[in-house]
Amino acid sequence: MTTYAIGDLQGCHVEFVELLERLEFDPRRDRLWLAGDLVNRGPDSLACLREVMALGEAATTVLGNHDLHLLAVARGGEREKPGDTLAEVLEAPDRERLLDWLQSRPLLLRAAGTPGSGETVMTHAGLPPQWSVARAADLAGELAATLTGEHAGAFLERMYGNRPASWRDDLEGVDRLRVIVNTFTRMRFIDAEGRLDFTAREGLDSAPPGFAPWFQYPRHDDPWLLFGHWAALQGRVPGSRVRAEALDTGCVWGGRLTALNLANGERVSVPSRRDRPRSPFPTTRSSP
Ligand SMILES: Nc1ncnc2c1ncn2[C@@H]1O[C@H](COP(=O)(O)OP(=O)(O)OP(=O)(O)OP(=O)(O)OC[C@H]2O[C@@H](n3cnc4c(N)ncnc43)[C@H](O)[C@@H]2O)[C@@H](O)[C@H]1O
Repeated sequence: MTTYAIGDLQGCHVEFVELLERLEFDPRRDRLWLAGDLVNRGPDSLACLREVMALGEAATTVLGNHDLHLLAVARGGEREKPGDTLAEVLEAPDRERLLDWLQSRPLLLRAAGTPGSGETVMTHAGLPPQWSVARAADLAGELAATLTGEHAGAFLERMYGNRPASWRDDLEGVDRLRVIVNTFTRMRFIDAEGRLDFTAREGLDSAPPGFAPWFQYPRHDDPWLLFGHWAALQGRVPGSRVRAEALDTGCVWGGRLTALNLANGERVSVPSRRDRPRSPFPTTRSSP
């Protein structure tokens, strides 16, 4: 059995199928960990959802900010935004089944490491240094319980927002859940106190003064951290002080879709198959 971690699909279904073929992925034998953001901005969100769901136990995904955006639009009264490509999901005959499935996905995946190495942990955006893996798993569980509980709709209506910008143990209610959501699904740059920045979304040189990528802060433990979300990193983690793997190589932006073999650390990627005139970015990372 081989387990592969794959970055943000964002509706890139053709590339997803091509990548699985390149991997010779066999759902009877192999496993997939997906970094979330299965949907939006790309052309085939509906096909991506159906494909991953159909893989059953062979595939598991964490929730990303675009997945939560879909849920907020469908079930939280949020409006679609310019550039969203969620309509085909929202109008699909099997929409409720797909949304129920998506809403019950976790925020964090973890697996025991090999002897002598730490755990493997996946979240959509990363893991901040102030949260141990155990703490993060508890907080992810709180959010998952809310999303699958009777107050899920009320939470989705109030999920959006950038405040509070940092975690405190005594946060309660929607403030607490919002920091958990924003940390697991939107984090990029943080400051030394763990405050989240929501203004910068491009490369490392877009860091606001006093902020650095979350992976440039040291941790007390040593998990192998798998994350997506940050396409401008192009699969790299410059200056990282933790063991981290950036998996979003910007397929939806005209880059590539990448899989990481968790047994040997090898990456395989396929190029984006669409012309995306909106994408002004170089795609420097090549397939091994
Ligand atoms: N509690 C909550 N509060 C508020 N919102 C919530 C929420 N929960 C969920 N949401 C949702 O999350 C969104 C806000 O999250 P953000 O994380 O602030 O939004 P984003 O930048 O649009 O994220 P995205 O996931 O698209 O990032 P990507 O790297 O692909 O793309 C980012 C940028 O990278 C650039 N880029 C891509 N490839 C690049 C490259 N190779 N080089 C340089 N830049 C590149 C692109 O131009 C793009 O602008 C909201 O719009 C909402 O939908």
